[in-house]
Amino acid sequence: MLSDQTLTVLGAGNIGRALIGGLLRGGDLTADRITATRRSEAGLDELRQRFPGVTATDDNAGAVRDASVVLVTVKPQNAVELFAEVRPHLAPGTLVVSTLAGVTTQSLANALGPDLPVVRAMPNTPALVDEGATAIAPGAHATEAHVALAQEIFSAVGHVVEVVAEHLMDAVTGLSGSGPAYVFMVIEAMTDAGVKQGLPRAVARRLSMQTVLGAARLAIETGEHPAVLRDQVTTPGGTTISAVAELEKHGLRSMFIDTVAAATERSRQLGEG
Ligand SMILES: NC(=O)C1=CN([C@@H]2O[C@H](COP(=O)(O)OP(=O)(O)OC[C@H]3O[C@@H](n4cnc5c(N)ncnc54)[C@H](O)[C@@H]3O)[C@@H](O)[C@H]2O)C=CC1
Ligand SMILES: O=C(O)[C@@H]1CCC=N1
Repeated sequence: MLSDQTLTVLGAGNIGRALIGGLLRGGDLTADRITATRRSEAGLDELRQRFPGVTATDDNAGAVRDASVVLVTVKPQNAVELFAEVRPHLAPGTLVVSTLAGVTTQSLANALGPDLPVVRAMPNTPALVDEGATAIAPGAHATEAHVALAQEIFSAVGHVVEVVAEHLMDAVTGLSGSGPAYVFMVIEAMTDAGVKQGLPRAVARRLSMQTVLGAARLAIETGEHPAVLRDQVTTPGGTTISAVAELEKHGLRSMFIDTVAAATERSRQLGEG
């Protein structure tokens, strides 16, 4: 059970902080069982203010020594140095959970210890408001119990799915990992479109954001196919079909297919680098 574990978060930035916040809010883990690392004094001060009772330190080696679960949330470019620093201090059997885009469980095991249980995870930033979408994939030495622990961690900040074929984690990264950025761009674009039609910007933005939220909630809560929900909006000869025709003319579907393909390919490249 997660509540019995001691968790160290290496590089508690956006994703690491979101997870610590969610775990504390949900009562999944008490603050005295969590250690979080950052490099700068300013970063450590921020962690101390935000999460009283959590140990904040720049000593990565010390932080992993007593941890039963180590969550790695640095950027991929900071990982090589960090892995070399902590490798000698990881106790056998420590579960390593990594959110690094592209980095495979095999690479993690090579860098940290070939026998360590490793779980690869791809969350997204709506985890900050407990609406994250996370996929996880187990490495060679991860048992069902390890996968269950990783599921518990990410369930604290949203929905979790398990992807058994690890190569699909690159597609997950391209879809839901990077996906919030696409939706924010849609919100921006819809807002500008409303402004172009004369709406005050604040009104256009609020309406755009609520429309995205409401449409997502309707799709989730009804379980209906999105095409059925779209048809419900689309009156014959009405306004929506004129808009749908424009979206089709501009290739909305193939634009998203190419968009996710580009991000998926970049995730693969990060894994190779
Ligand atoms: N931002 C996003 O939307 C998502 C990011 N990811 C992945 O999660 C990881 C973290 O991303 P973010 O949280 O956005 O990054 P971030 O840059 O906000 O956080 C990483 C933190 O690690 C710290 N750090 C770097 N090297 C360190 C070291 N040696 N010791 C201690 N602290 C160190 C940095 O100062 C920074 O505060 C990345 O690998 C990324 O690929 C995964 C899913 C979504
Ligand atoms: O842009 C990136 O590389 C990270 C991974 C998924 C979202 N942000």
